[in-house]
Formats: sequence, C-alpha cells, structure tokens
Amino acid sequence: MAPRAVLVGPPGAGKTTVGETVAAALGVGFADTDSIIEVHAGKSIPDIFVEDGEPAFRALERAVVAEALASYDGVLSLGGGAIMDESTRKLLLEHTVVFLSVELADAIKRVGLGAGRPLLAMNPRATMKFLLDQRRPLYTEVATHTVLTDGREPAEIATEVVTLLVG
Ligand SMILES: Nc1ncnc2c1ncn2[C@@H]1O[C@H](COP(=O)(O)OP(=O)(O)O)[C@@H](O)[C@H]1O
Ligand SMILES: O=C(O)C1=C[C@@H](OP(=O)(O)O)[C@@H](O)[C@H](O)C1
Ligand SMILES: [Mg+2]
Repeated sequence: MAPRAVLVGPPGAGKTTVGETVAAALGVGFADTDSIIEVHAGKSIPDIFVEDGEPAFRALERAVVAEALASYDGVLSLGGGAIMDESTRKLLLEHTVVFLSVELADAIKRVGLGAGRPLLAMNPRATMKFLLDQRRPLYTEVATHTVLTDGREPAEIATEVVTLLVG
C-alpha cells in the first residue's frame, strides 16, 4: 500500500490546506504527519519542540513518515522539514511526490509570525529565507511533480494537482 500522493514543500506552501481538497476531489482519505505526531506525542508541535527539543521531534517525524508511507493509501501531507532526513528522502523516491513551491513573500504572508510553527518563532522572515534556500534542492530531489503556488488560490492549486495525478 502507498499514499495516492505525498505533498512536500516549505511552511506556508499549503500542504495541509491543498492536501485536504485534493483528497476530497479524489474521494480518498487525507492525513498530515504533523497531526499524527501530535496524537502519538499527546501534545502540540510547539510543546514537543519546547519540552523535548527539535531532535526528539525529528526522530518522531522520521518514524511517523516511514509508517505512513508504508501503510497509508490516501493523500499524505508532510511537515516542511521532513525532507531534511536522508532516510526519508530515500523512501520518498519510491512514491508520487508533489512539491508545492512557494517563494519568500507569499510564504511569509501565509504563516504570519509563525504561530504554531516553532522554527519561525523568532526572525520569521530571515528564518524562512534560510529554510527556503537550504531546502529547495531537497524538495526538488524527491519531487515527481512541482506546482507553483505563488499568487494562486488553494482551490486552483488543488485542481492542478488532481490533474497531474489523474491525467
Ligand atoms: N494558495 C494559498 N493562498 C493563500 N493562503 C494560503 C494558500 N495556501 C495556504 N494558505 C494559508 O496559509 C496558511 C498555511 O497553510 P498550510 O496549508 O497550513 O501550509 P503548510 O501545511 O504547507 O505549512 C493557512 O492559513 C492557509 O489557509
Ligand atoms: O519546516 C519545518 O521544519 C516544520 C514545519 C511544520 O509543518 P508545516 O510545513 O506544515 O508548517 C512542522 O512540521 C514543524 O513546525 C516543523
Ligand atoms: Mg502543514
């Protein structure tokens, strides 16, 4: 069993928002690894970062993503940093992966001051620029499709993703 599609991209790309719409259009389930992590940990992502630290979050994320890639058959959205892990990138090469790309201006507009995103809690603009520059090659490396999201509504982006998936 494998996900119908896996959505990757930076915070604010719309992985969670667009993923839900794509799943509904395809008539399949939707899961977001951040939500699965919160259920496993019994606390929110900001609380995991504060109480357990980012390395603990990343270890949980690696395990949750591997499990979902092996056993989930709907649309699966990952957290923006999941592709930083080399073993995760290796697993993703066997899947249909849609990279939702977003540039700095729109990403910042969408995530605001980073509420709920602990990495962006300080200096959101500088941090987002760093994350985008560092991660862009990694999203590209795992992507089977890339969809540009700047200046576009989630519904339009979802329609493009569905078209890419069903032809
Ligand atoms: N294409 C878009 N245009 C405008 N706002 C968007 C778009 N996609 C998502 N958003 C908004 O941006 C915020 C982050 O979206 P989300 O789906 O959580 O992104 P991600 O999961 O990639 O971090 C949400 O408030 C969402 O409503
Ligand atoms: O970029 C990152 O490292 C993160 C992105 C978040 O998910 P979204 O990309 O859905 O915001 C969440 O997994 C966590 O706050 C870390
Ligand atoms: Mg998300």
